[in-house]
Amino acid sequence: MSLRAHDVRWTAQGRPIVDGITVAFTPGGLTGLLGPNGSGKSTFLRLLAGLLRPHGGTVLLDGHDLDRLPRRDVARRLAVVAQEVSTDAELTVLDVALLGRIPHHRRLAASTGEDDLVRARRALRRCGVADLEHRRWSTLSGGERQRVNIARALAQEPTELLLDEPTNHLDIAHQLALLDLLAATPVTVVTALHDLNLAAQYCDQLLLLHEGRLVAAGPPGEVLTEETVEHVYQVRALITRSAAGRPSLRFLNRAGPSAPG
Ligand SMILES: Nc1ncnc2c1ncn2[C@@H]1O[C@H](COP(=O)(O)OP(=O)(O)OP(=O)(O)O)[C@@H](O)[C@H]1O
Repeated sequence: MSLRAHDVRWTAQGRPIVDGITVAFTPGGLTGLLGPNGSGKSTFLRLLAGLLRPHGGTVLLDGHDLDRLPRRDVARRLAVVAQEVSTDAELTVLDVALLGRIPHHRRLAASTGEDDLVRARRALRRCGVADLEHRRWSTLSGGERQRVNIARALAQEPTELLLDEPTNHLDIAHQLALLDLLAATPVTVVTALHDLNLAAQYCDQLLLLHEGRLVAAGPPGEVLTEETVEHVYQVRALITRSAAGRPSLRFLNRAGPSAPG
């Protein structure tokens, strides 16, 4: 059953930011959350994570209203990789990965055990940053920070993993490595992405948002059509399909009245 949203709404200053989204996430699947800047992706992720409370509708985790579940249970189940993470600059990379283990401690102040170290180091290895474990956070590059944040979320060993544009700052090789990892993990993953081709190549399911509404949902071949891309992004695209039916997009030019002749 995993994670579901039922008619979820969130409003700011009278403006609907997330406007009645209903969706069920495939357990163990990789769902890409697409849409132009300001379409509501981050807000929807924050609602799914329980970081924002819906103004209408419900987020359900195994059929239970997320709002009514104990925070600690939610913290064990859901891991979040936000766009901007403020982390104490003096922490080492290993310290940051160990933060992911806190929800599993019996007492909040409990000290780190050998088992936590093993799990945190395994997560760092999976993200290709094991050799940085003694480095201070303040000395890392943007891409290294991003991978350490993802390692922190994996060290949490969640059942659902929510990520907001995790490929930001990553070079193409690291983008592919990350998406390989997200596609292979048995965790239910929901990730906001801007690269439509990478989303089409890797995701099992895509959700396309436009002005807070879900305008298309389903396998990449159904969601990414020349019509939906032009409607939502005002960009013309030529779409070809692989033998497996996965779309590949080549962008032509901006559509609409301001497009050059
Ligand atoms: N607390 C708030 N108060 C007012 N407006 C808000 C608030 N939070 C979000 N918004 C607005 O809601 C809209 C959706 O924002 P959100 O960050 O969810 O979009 P996004 O799809 O993640 O965008 P991007 O691709 O640029 O990251 C934006 O217009 C944003 O300015």
